[in-house]
Amino acid sequence: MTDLREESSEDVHSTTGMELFRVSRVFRGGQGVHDVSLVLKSQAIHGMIGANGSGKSTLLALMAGQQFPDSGQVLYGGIPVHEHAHTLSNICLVKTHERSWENYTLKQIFSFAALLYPNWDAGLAGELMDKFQLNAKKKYKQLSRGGQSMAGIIKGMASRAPLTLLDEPVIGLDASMREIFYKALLADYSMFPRTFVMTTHLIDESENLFEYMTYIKKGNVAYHGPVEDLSAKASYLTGTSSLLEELTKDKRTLHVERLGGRLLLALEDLSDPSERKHWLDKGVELSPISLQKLFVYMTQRDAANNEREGNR
Ligand SMILES: Nc1ncnc2c1ncn2[C@@H]1O[C@H](COP(=O)(O)OP(=O)(O)OP(=O)(O)O)[C@@H](O)[C@H]1O
Repeated sequence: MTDLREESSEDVHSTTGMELFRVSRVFRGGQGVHDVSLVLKSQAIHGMIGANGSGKSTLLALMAGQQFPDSGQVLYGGIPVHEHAHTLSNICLVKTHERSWENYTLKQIFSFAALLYPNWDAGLAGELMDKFQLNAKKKYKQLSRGGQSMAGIIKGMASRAPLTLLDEPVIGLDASMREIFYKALLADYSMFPRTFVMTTHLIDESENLFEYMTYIKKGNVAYHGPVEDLSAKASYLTGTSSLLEELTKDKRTLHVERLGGRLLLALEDLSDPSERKHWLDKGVELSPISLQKLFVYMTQRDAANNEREGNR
């Protein structure tokens, strides 16, 4: 049997990274992941967002080879993730809750992890244990919700896996502990560049970590690309109500707010400079929308569309 520690994890990492081709995993009731094709840029931090139940955790479990697709292919380094132990030792999935860890102490959990991940850094694990003030003798099930998240983060970070998938890693963490995690992630990533995919509902505070964003909508990829491109997709327009109502009567708005005699609208697809100039020339003010707000508006619009479809 091959000793994974003797093989360089770079072999897999230096070829193509994570690729999904027409992947579906459908549960009873029809929910799940539907016909997803996605290529993740290697050596980048990816954010993954989407409403509750949109399919993010399922997608991460498929990428980690912990769920089998009903159809399609999940490849890492050009190899199906299920078929090669080497690919699996290069992919570290951190779940929101690790049921199999319940009866083990943190010391035991991290000793297992050290055997599984060839790049395991015990020094980093110890450093993070200190920063999070965790006691290695405690069993996972004895930890608070935040403590369990910290244990997951330590596994994900210290694994130094070329592809690390973090499923809502900050659940239960207070603001100062989240800050410690974000800083540790950026510091370690700058020294050991690798690929991270992190799902989160706290978009505002983690937006600066991400280079790429994937927006999952009802089991499909509704957007995948650079964060800047997503931010540039929409803008706020502010002006007098009469002017904006007249100018935008044929436009689909994402959001409308009345501020006395003025109107604030969120409009999509304003990345074209000539269109932006057009609005500015008309005396309309343009300002950026935060990703968190954009996500809220898109989710509300999708929910309204679903309701309309349901009523037909
Ligand atoms: N084992 C399962 N059996 C049946 N349905 C499932 C199973 N796992 C997930 N689902 C359903 O598939 C859909 C996607 O679930 P998933 O956990 O991937 O969503 P999510 O985007 O991670 O949600 P959240 O943000 O709430 O964690 C949901 O409707 C969920 O109920």
